[in-house]
Amino acid sequence: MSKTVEINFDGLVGPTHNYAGLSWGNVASMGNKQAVANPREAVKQGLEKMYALHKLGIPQAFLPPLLRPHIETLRRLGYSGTDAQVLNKVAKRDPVLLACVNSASSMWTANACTMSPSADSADGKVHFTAANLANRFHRSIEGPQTSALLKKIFADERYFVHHDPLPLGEHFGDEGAANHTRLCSNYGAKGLQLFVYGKEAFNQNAPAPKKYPARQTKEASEAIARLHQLDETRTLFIPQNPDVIDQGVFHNDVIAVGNGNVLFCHEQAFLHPKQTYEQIKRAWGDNDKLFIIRVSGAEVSVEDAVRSYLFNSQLVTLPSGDMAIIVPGECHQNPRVWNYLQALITRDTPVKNVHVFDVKQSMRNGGGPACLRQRVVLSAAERSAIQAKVFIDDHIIGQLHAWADNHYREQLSVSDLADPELFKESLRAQEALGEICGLPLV
Ligand SMILES: N=C(N)NCCC[C@H](NC(=O)CCC(=O)O)C(=O)O
Repeated sequence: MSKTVEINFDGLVGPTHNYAGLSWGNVASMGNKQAVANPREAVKQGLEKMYALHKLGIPQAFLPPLLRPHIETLRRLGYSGTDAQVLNKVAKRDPVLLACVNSASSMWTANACTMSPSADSADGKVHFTAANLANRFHRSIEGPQTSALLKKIFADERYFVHHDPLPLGEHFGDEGAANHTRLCSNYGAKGLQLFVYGKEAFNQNAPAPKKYPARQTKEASEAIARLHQLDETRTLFIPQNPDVIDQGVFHNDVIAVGNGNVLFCHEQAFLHPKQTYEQIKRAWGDNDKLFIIRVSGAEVSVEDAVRSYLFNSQLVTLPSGDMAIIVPGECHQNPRVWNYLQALITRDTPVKNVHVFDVKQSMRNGGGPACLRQRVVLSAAERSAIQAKVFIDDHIIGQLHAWADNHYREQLSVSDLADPELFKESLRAQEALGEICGLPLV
């Protein structure tokens, strides 16, 4: 039988990448408001990470960015005239709205959707639900476009099922795979799906953060599990610790990550830690050894975790069977986190290697290595049903670097978003990318 693999679909950073401080509760986004961005460096940092993972023998692909600015949203909000007139009017009247429709936030493809492999769904198909990202306006406009993009890439109806984003509004706030982890003994085996939520929208008495928003609701996670036809005995809904949301853990992937038979998390990640570990162990069963690597506050504080993004790392299985942890440069710069990582790889767990990547352009907006990728688990037949040229290899990586050199600016500040040339540049970049990947993107 041919092998089922996990493919990382990283988001390509779009040409309008900027720092507008749009994400309340995301400390990096709030702290870097108005900083000058370098979109070309941003996209290339992502490409370097993708290529390095490909070279490590890990299947790697990319998702094109969504076209920004999103003029259609502005028209829906009553701005009219030519595209240039629309942009000019909104720049004068509402610069925050202008920043929202220009955000390159689709780069964080962990938030693009929740996907379930065919091994886990009752109908034996691969399911996708694009996230509605209801909590932040600039992100809430992504859902329909993301859904359309996923349908183009995962087009073969014999294998792939697409569900519309959940209804908008805070009750069904859904942030996709950033609050979802799948544990499994191998990628082709039936998995254990963990959905972590920040609040129960219809139960005012349930614990919830006090300062910052809980972006994922229990109701949304339950809806996804129903839509994806998941086995109830292999699906857990886990409350996040609301206190850590108030310390900047706006998604669970800022404090926990899982892969294969490893769950790596901070001891304060969950509201009921002991109960949660027990539930996971029970549902996992005893076929194979499960590793729950808990990091104590004495080893790494929540503050250090949020600043370094230790848990927003990627845990990947190498061809040798060992795992590697892919961390951002900020982990290397933090002595406590770095000491922890050095000790971790000597311990009796599958995690044996650490690799550091500079993804600072994205990190300044609160997006680490794990935010930048959507994991898609596919059998060989499902993988070969994808026609689009979105898989990283030596040829396409060169094309993508040249494309970035041709179409991306090296400096972009929030005040530049009013420049009508930026829209034209973005359009040209999108058309050229469409040619590279053999997909109509405009
Ligand atoms: N943790 C995961 N999976 N994703 C990170 C998303 C970061 C993103 N930042 C932003 O949208 C900042 C945009 C700005 O401020 O310009 C967000 O908060 O939704």
